[in-house]
Amino acid sequence: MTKPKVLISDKMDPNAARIFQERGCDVDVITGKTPEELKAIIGQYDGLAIRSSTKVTKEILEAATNLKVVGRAGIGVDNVDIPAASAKGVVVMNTPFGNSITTAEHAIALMFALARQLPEADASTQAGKWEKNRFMGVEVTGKTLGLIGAGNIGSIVASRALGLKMKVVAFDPFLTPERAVEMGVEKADLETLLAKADFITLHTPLTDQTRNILSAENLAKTKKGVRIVNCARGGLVDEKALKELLDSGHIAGAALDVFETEPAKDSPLFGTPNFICTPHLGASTTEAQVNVALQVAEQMADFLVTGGVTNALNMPSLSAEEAPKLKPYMALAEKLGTLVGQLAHDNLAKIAIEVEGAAAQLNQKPITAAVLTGVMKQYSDTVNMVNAPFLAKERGLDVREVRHDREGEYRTLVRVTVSTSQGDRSVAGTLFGNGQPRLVEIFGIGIEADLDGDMLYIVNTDAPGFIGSIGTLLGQSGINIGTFHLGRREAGGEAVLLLSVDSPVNEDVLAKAREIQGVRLIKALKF
Ligand SMILES: NC(=O)C1=CN([C@@H]2O[C@H](COP(=O)(O)OP(=O)(O)OC[C@H]3O[C@@H](n4cnc5c(N)ncnc54)[C@H](O)[C@@H]3O)[C@@H](O)[C@H]2O)C=CC1
Ligand SMILES: O=C(O)C(=O)COP(=O)(O)O
Repeated sequence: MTKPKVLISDKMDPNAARIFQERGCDVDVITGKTPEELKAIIGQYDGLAIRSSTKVTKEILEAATNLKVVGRAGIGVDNVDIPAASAKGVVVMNTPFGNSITTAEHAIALMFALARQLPEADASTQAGKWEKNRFMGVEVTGKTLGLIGAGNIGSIVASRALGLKMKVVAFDPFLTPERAVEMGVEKADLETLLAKADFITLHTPLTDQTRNILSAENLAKTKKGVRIVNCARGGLVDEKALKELLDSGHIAGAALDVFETEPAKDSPLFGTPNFICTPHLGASTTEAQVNVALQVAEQMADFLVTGGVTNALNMPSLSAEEAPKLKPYMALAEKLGTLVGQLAHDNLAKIAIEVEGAAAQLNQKPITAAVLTGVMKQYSDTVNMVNAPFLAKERGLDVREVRHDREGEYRTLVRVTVSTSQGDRSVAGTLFGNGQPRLVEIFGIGIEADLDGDMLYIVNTDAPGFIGSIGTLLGQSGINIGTFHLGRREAGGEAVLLLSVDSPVNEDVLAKAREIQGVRLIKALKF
């Protein structure tokens, strides 16, 4: 088997390359490429490991013909076009915790730097000025810290601030009152936070809701003398309004680690008194960089080599322990999806995926994604586990998951029911012996069959001689029958015939078969 090939395109701790190699991947480290240069080489790679410099745009993804996974050694993924990656079936993963302490510490460092004007005092002292009377700081003890975003980093900042004897007021719509109590912070709305805070620090991602959260209007509502720290993302604070309010003296100080446009080379804020900045250094400590490099390489190599999925942003997680247990179920689920996708191709509106018995003990999301992969394959030839749920959603398919802990007739069962214009239709399968997927029911009729290769599905009226006629037609057409499976509702009623054939059945043969007396439906299937 050829090894998966990974490109590390941003500066990363060398542990990343080491881990990729140890875990069975070939790796190239090529940093500082322009988008055009990256486009020219990306087609060779199965994995792309990045930090914040590489922009994984739609154009790059279009050129990435072999790409299976993008791994972000860090938290923010606003430099990755996730919808475009999902549509292409590329998994996007990040390392959500590896650099949080480091970034929280940078926010606290910037808060102190503002409180005591450290950069300006340092520059003045080193210029030989000894301006002891120019610099007058403020204490942080007893002051109120307004925390915008109380997730991983925000909560670490809160705990450090409480340790510094500050009061913490937090605005985060997803912060529950219980969690606020646990964190020791006061949950507040944004208006209250703006009115109360002596220091404001931001820790949200950049989204449509958070963009410009500190707008000119909101900055004007802050307490006079407020100091603002942004170590999260550029675009959260209106930089023009910030400059005006620093100049007017309403804001006593601001520290930005991140800018609307990066690299920031000529910001109007540069040179403003009481403004300090760093070049997106929030995550830049040796500890954090080792953490995220190790973690991203482990996650990506796991995915490329064993199929384990950790910290993916566009796919359900699948641990290294779960992956081998789920693998046969996913194979079964994809076959059932492929079956219903072919049988209900034109009028699929709703789909229910039920797991029963042993299957109900497992993570159901990957099973659902595998069923949808089988179904959506009938509509597009670039479908996989990542993009199938998105394609299904795009098509307006209503997907429902049901779990029954009880065991039925089988120890373990996956059932897929589709609602079509002819009513609900369901197929079910189980795992036999050493995990072999097996169909056990089709549209209410018990029938046991492996779903493999070319098959023929026939619904007919149960009558003597019918099977012989089908066998004769296929024989005369040079089509060899591999296996033969029969099921019927009752003697003389609706019967189902499922045949595996050694070569595809063409339209001519299907047309002749339709003329055989008793045939109600005949369809060539492919698995
Ligand atoms: N400067 C740097 O080098 C670094 C920056 N970051 C950035 O820090 C930010 C926070 O990271 P984490 O704490 O790990 O993320 P997180 O996902 O754990 O927390 C984000 C919090 O923001 C909250 N939030 C979402 N929308 C909101 C809204 N409209 N108003 C208020 N709160 C809202 C969420 O509920 C969540 O609690 C991210 O943008 C990340 O990219 C992370 C690492 C390094
Ligand atoms: O992890 C994050 O979100 C960061 O912003 C860190 O960015 P970096 O990897 O240092 O370019």
